Amino acid sequence: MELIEVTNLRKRYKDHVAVEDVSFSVGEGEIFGILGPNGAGKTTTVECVSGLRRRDGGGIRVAGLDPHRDRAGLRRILGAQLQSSQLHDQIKVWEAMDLYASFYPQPADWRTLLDLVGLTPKRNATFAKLSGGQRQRLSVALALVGRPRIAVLDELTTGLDPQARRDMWELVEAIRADGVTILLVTHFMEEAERLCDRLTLIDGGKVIATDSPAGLVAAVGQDQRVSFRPSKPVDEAILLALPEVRAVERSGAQLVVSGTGNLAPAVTLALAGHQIVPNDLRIDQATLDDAFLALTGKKLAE
Ligand SMILES: Nc1ncnc2c1ncn2[C@@H]1O[C@H](COP(=O)(O)OP(=O)(O)OP(=O)(O)O)[C@@H](O)[C@H]1O
Repeated sequence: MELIEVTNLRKRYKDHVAVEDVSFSVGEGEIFGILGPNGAGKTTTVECVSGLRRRDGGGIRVAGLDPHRDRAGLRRILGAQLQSSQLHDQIKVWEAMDLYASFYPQPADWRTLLDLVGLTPKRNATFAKLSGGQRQRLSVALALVGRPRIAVLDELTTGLDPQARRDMWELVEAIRADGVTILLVTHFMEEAERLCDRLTLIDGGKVIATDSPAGLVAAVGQDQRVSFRPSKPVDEAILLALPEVRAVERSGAQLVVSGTGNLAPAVTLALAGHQIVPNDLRIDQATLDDAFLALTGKKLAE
């Protein structure tokens, strides 16, 4: 059985339909992403899954529980990353951890968690004195203090600088390595590509597609491009004979080969067979952004 099952979820705010029809399922141990532009309905979806909002229609099961009917049971297995603004400015890092640990019968050791998120040196700092990245890391530690089977992380790298973002990605991978299933909301394509085993693309409250990042990109069937400067003249026919190659273009001393499948290995192997070295080799592959554009006609990027 899947750990999280969402079927035909529907949620409206007054007369605005935020989630129109969202279905997906998440297996134990997965990092599952919900990716979409601002206002797509991502947060509303995970708030319904986390029991923080009541759905208007459709079904949700989390480890067999209905998040709305069995909120106490859900709290024992699901930790949602809190919006950091919910903490008081003067609370110290260790006090927040200690307070949240007191909500659970068998909490994790919060000292170990602070170590995991790299906040031990800041344990006596007040919330007001933490940087944006430190606040985000504290919110992740607070979500984990109840030893959840599932962690819901919503836009956890928004507003972070590139280094802090990469640190956060490593933290998410460490949490999963610990056996926690992760439901991750993001609008960063790079984050989804790096972290998610599978993800669902949402736009306008509806699921556009669900697959692995590579599967979503491949389904769109975009060409890859391999460019290089050959060490000696190349007979284009050698490359055009490869099933992966669709076209070969020359641009000065550079050759640009486009096609699909395992294009780069096929091209380099064929060149090697003729003792040709592809200098300054560059591979441009389609991204999730391209997939989103092809599926919706819109750009996903910030
Ligand atoms: N409490 C609310 N009351 C009324 N409308 C809301 C409320 N919360 C969200 N909405 C609206 O519902 C739609 C979906 O919002 P939601 O926050 O779920 O999207 P999102 O994909 O998470 O976007 P973002 O990345 O901007 O948070 C948006 O149009 C938003 O303005």
